[in-house]
Amino acid sequence: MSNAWGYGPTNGPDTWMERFPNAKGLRQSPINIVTKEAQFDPSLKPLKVKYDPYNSRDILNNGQSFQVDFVDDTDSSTLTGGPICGTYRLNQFHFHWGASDDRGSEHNVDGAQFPCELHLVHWNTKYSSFREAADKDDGLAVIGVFLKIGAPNPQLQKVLDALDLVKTKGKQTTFSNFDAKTLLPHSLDYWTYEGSLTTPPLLESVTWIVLREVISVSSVQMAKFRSLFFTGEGEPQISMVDNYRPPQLLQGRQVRASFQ
Ligand SMILES: CCOC(=O)CCc1ccc(S(N)(=O)=O)cc1
Ligand SMILES: [Zn+2]
Repeated sequence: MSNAWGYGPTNGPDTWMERFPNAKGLRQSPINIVTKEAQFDPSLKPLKVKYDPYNSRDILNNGQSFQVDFVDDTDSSTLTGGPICGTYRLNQFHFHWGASDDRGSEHNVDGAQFPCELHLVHWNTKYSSFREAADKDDGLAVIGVFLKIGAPNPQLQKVLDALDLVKTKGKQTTFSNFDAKTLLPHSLDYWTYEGSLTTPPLLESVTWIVLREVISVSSVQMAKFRSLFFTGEGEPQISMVDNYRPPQLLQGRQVRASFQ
């Protein structure tokens, strides 16, 4: 069986540097955001998020998380403004979560972890595709949103209701007419820094945009995330939990804040 990367004791984040040398790079993600060291930058613009539900296409269990993929052959679902220049198209969103409510997010805030973190992945349209953009310094922009235990989230529930059809690795099903904007909090205040993909190939191509305001998720909803499996149909079942990389060294990078 191929020793593909994962989150287990023999293929988890501490082993990734063996096959993915970017792991030792100087702009790795995630990080611990120390709020008192994040400097307000008045030149940062507000985020402009324009998502068209018509672009949502399918939901896939990729063996590391599950993702909702979007049709990205036009500028109908885009991110502009904020710390980025130009237009970035929404390609997919996915999540990272823990085996229990005390852990699961990739970014930490003042050393605290959340039970789950949403990533909305966008690519720079100065390049011809996600794949071409993925290894460029300014190729990708990812919005990170923390999920905090509280009231059930009805918008998130629409995504969770589809998980019964993608329980095992490789399962995919149609997921149309979903408005990803309904997963965002009211405030788009953010921290931003230059980082990387948080999974192999760990490419250092991501402008991270981590929202200060959280969205809610109930403990029952978190149990639904944990009902997925890393493994494929017919294989010994391994629950899809703790699919997060721990914080990496800041290496002198500045984290900026869009708010005072
Ligand atoms: C070149 C192919 O690369 C990929 O497919 C990377 C997909 C990928 C997209 C986003 C992220 S995250 N957690 O940093 O938002 C990780 C991996
Ligand atoms: Zn991610």
